[in-house]
Amino acid sequence: MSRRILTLGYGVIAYVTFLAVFCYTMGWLGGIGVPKGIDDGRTGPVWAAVLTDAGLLGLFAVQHSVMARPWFKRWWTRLVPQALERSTYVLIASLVIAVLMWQWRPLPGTVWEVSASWAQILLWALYAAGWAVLVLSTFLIGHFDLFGLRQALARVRQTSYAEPGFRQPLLYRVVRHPIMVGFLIAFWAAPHMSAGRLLFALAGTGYILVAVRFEEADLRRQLGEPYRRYAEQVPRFIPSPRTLAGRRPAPQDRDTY
Ligand SMILES: C[S@@+](CC[C@H](N)C(=O)[O-])C[C@H]1O[C@@H](n2cnc3c(N)ncnc32)[C@H](O)[C@@H]1O
Repeated sequence: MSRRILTLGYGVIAYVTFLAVFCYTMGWLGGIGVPKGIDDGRTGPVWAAVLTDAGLLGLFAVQHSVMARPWFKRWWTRLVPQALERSTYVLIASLVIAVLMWQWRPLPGTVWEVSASWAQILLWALYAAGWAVLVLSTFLIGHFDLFGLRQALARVRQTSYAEPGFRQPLLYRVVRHPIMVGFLIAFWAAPHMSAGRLLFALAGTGYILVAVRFEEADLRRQLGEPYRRYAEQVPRFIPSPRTLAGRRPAPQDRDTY
C-alpha cells in the first residue's frame, strides 16, 4: 500500500514540478510576470554569456533527445520502475529547464523592437496563441500520459497501462507536430527581440527541426505503414490549404514542411 502511495506521490510531484516550470517558462520567455525573464540578470562579457547559454541549451537538447529514445528507455527501465519512467523523464526535463532559466545570462542587444501598439498587441496575441496551441495539442494526444500521471495511476490501481497509441485528432490532421508549432510561434512572436532571445529562438528552432526527425523515425519503426501514409498526407509544420480544408493532399504536396 505504502509503495503505491509513494508511486502516486512521485507522479504527482513530477507533474506539479512540470506545471510550475511550464508556467514560469511562459513568463520567462515573454519577460512578463516573473522575477527573472530571459533579458534580466547581471550582464558580463558577451563571450561568457554566449558560452554559458549555449552550454545550457546543449544540456537541454541532449537530455531531452537521449532520454526520449526507445533504446535509452529500454536500458533505464532496468533501474527505474516502468510505471515511473515517464514521470522521471518529465521531472528531469523540468529541472533541466529550471536550471536553464535560472543560470541564463542575458544578451541585451536589440535585434528588433516593434513600437506600433497594434503590432505589439498582435504579437502578444500570437505569443499567447502559440502556448494555447501547444497545451491543446498535449490534450489531443493524451496530456496525462505525456506527463506520466496515467502510468503512475495505473500502477496504484494495479491495472495494466496501455499507451493511448497513434492519434490524428483535430490539429494533428492539419500538421504532424502541433506542439512544436506552438513552441515555434512562442519563440518568434516577440515585440522586443533581444540578442539573447534570438539565440534562444534560433537554438530552439534548430533543435525542433532535428528532434522531430528522430521522433518520426521512431514512429515509423513502431507504426510502419500507417505513419508512412500519415507523413505523406499531413505536412510537418505548415498547414497546406488541403489539410486546412480537411482534404487529402495531391501527390505533389507530399512530404513538405
Ligand atoms: C512531446 S510529444 C510531441 C508530439 C508531436 N511531435 C507534436 O509536436 O505535436 C512527443 C510524443 O508524442 C508522441 N506522438 C507524436 N505524434 C503523435 C500522434 N499523432 N498520436 C499520438 N502520439 C503521438 C510521440 O510518440 C512522443 O512520445
